[in-house]
Amino acid sequence: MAPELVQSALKPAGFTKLASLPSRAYVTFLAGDGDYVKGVVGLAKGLRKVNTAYPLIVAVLPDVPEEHRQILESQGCIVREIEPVYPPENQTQFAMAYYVINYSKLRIWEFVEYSKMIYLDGDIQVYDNIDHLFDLPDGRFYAVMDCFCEKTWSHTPQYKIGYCQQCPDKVNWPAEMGQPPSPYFNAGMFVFEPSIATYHDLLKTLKVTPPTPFAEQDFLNMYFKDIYTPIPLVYNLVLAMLWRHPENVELDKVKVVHYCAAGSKPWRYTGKEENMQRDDIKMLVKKWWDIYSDESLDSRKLVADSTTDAEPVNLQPFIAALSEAGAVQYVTAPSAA
Ligand SMILES: O=c1ccn([C@@H]2O[C@H](COP(=O)(O)OP(=O)(O)O[C@H]3O[C@H](CO)[C@H](O)[C@H](O)[C@H]3O)[C@@H](O)[C@H]2O)c(=O)[nH]1
Ligand SMILES: O[C@H]1[C@H](O)[C@@H](O)[C@H](O)[C@@H](O)[C@H]1O
Ligand SMILES: [Mn+2]
Repeated sequence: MAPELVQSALKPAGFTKLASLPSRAYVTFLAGDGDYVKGVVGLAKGLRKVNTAYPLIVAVLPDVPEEHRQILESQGCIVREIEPVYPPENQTQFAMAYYVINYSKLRIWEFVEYSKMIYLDGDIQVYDNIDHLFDLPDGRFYAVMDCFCEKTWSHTPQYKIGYCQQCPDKVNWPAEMGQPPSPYFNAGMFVFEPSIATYHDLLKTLKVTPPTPFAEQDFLNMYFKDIYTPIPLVYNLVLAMLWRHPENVELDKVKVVHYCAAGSKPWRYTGKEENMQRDDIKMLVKKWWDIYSDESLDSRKLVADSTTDAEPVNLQPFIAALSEAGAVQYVTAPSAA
């Protein structure tokens, strides 16, 4: 059969419609040769467990070792190297010294082969499918509002007077301090639209913006202030919410957990830091480990022809069904990895 006939014979009805579907993906960020790679592996497995329809892209800095990149690829992630982004020099004390590398996250606006993406930190786990967030109307920036009550916020006026946007009525914003701060999101999770124009503008604006304690989180809050639309906290539970604002949390409804509180990263958990002996924290750390250690969630890439870029497909059920029917004899192909 001529190639074009094969093609059209294979073309399913409605192909044109399929081809024009917007392209979507999750994206995370990885820097260095440390243990955050475990977080990303956990995230990849968590997304698989909730049957997401979309891939996970890992934007890696050049200092991520080849071995870690291979682990990620073997877990079905798409690894994309990005160049670091440095903020202009000044004397800023970051809330955590390493936050300076997080400016490099701005490179993900360059991933324009995707029309919409959901960014997730490597210390996030997804416990329920959140693919529906891709259907939110375009033109906005979606993220969950942060909490100002932890010590990392002690440099701010809101921390000093005990004001938090999570409970704005508890301590009112004093009139003599001017306007209360605009809604402020945690930048560990957000829904955004890659765009080259926005990407260039972000980098241009950064050049004239002095760094501040929460690095790119502060910067993104400033940059997207006018289009920021808060989404419910079930999409990014910042763990401190459990002891700072328990009245706002319905833990059994939470879909996405952000292990950002001091001492809560599951792969480093010792239980020694403040609040880390709480039952809810211990339960959430165990929940993360259950996914990380579940071998049935490892990517089962059955690569018949390693020279193609075909989507990994799990052929096991078909092979099992066919062998049961006695239709085929097959030999297991050697692993491509
Ligand atoms: O050595 C590191 C440090 C960080 N990361 C990546 O950078 C992300 C952000 O770092 P943290 O998760 O440790 O940061 P926090 O959650 O405490 O910080 C919050 O504030 C930061 C300010 O820079 C960022 O905005 C971050 O996304 C937001 O969740 C990590 O998840 C991970 O994906 C690495 O890969 N390697
Ligand atoms: O990005 C930071 C970080 O995640 C801190 O751990 C938390 O205290 C903050 O609320 C948040 O803004
Ligand atoms: Mn984080």
